[in-house]
Amino acid sequence: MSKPIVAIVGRPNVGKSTLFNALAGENISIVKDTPGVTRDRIYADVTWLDHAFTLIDTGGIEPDSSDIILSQMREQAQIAIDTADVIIFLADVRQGLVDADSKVADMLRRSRKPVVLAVNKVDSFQKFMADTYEFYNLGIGDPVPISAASRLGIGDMLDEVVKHFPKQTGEIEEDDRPRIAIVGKPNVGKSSIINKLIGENRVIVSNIAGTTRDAIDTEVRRNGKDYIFIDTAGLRRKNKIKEELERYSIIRTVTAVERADVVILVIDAKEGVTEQDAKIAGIAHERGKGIIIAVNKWDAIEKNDKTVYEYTNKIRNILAYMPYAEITFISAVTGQRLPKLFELIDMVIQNQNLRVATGVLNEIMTEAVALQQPPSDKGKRLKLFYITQVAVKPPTFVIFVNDKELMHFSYTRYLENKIRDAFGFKGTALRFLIRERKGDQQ
Ligand SMILES: Nc1nc2c(ncn2[C@@H]2O[C@H](COP(=O)(O)OP(=O)(O)OP(=O)(O)O)[C@@H](O)[C@H]2O)c(=O)[nH]1
Ligand SMILES: Nc1nc2c(ncn2[C@@H]2O[C@H](COP(=O)(O)OP(=O)(O)OP(=O)(O)O)[C@@H](O)[C@H]2O)c(=O)[nH]1
Repeated sequence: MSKPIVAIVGRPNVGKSTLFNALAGENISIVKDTPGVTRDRIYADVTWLDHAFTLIDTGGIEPDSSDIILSQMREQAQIAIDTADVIIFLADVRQGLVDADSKVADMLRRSRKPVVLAVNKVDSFQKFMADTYEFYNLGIGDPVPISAASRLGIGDMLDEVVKHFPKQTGEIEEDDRPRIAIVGKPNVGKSSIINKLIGENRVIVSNIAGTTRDAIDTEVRRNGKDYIFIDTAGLRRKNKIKEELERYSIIRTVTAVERADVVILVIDAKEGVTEQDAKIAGIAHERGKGIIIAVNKWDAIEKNDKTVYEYTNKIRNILAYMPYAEITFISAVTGQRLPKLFELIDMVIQNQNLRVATGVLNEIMTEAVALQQPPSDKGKRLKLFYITQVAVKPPTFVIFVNDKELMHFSYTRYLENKIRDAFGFKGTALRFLIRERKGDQQ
């Protein structure tokens, strides 16, 4: 089940970064007194009670003339409308209601997206509460008074936000068609790949209702099986400065990846793997999605018998944190190996849903421990008691140990490799949760 996406929209200086940080729980955005400062962080994973969601920051606004502010706010609101499940519209009780607020509120209302109106800088409810009432005039619901800086009212605001999350009652039949996001830098050939896949397998091609304007979902049927492709191509908006374009492209990637089971990261063979590719790959890795790296435009480069080997090495080096990713070399122009993509997708999905019996896991662990002694520190040695798989998509394992501090990353990696040796799990990340079992003196 993909996590809901929440976006914050609001005028310069109302406290968007402060709220982002308060929700994300770490100081990850830079907050300055100067309005319009650019922020590092574009998205964060947030957990509230038993709800998890992805928070996106649609970006700062350069406070130039009020015209520009309004047009940038519109742009920001449009990104939120395109990508988010719930929008937090943030206003500032100290600045009061201004014209731009009303215009953006109109836009949000028309979009029919759920909006939570939060009025910030209500540091004292006694002092400022009365001033929040004018925000009823926006016509987007009851204003929730908050203070992002003092973390007041945040819980009430989040209660309102999670009310709008899609219900997971289990009554609605789950759509079990595989969802595949095609991501990558501009111009690597994402649209060409999708077009070619559709061309060869054209049975039903439909834009599924309810999807965002930008990420167009396409259904493809192959061998009697349906696949949903999520396209993030076509990012050529006018009047966008480079930073904005990059922010927007990352937001779109995050939201597409969030909805996907498998991510196809497209790399341009002519350019080789770059830092930007690594950034995009990281988004899929963090989210535990299945990953296929497709090196496209394979027709366009000079090759000899070492080329595949060299490319593979280079990708493995730069994307060292995802050695499990499948790599394939394709051409959207000639169609080379495109049919194989479907086989890879099927395999990756199977691996993401693989469950290993506890008994077998513990045998592997016992054997691994016998082969390589667990680490120790200050005379205390790590003991591993028990391992069990608790989830799929991605496969997640809990290991019970005597002392969490002693479980080095490298030892977890060693166990991961042993499990992979036995079961492959190709194309999917694995997660390990380390838990202490106190009082166990075996
Ligand atoms: N009194 C008060 N000040 C706040 C509160 N939240 C944020 N601020 C201040 O408001 C100013 C702007 O906060 P930011 O979080 O940078 O605002 P922003 O909306 O991200 O601003 P832009 O980057 O211009 O879009 C900073 O000086 C914050 O310290 C609050 O709850 N109470
Ligand atoms: N030689 C060769 N050219 C390709 C291949 N795939 C795409 N191209 C070319 O690369 C260019 C970009 O292709 P697109 O499919 O528009 O790329 P995109 O990733 O969707 O681009 P954005 O819309 O900017 O995100 C076009 O000129 C394509 O003809 C390929 O396999 N081989």
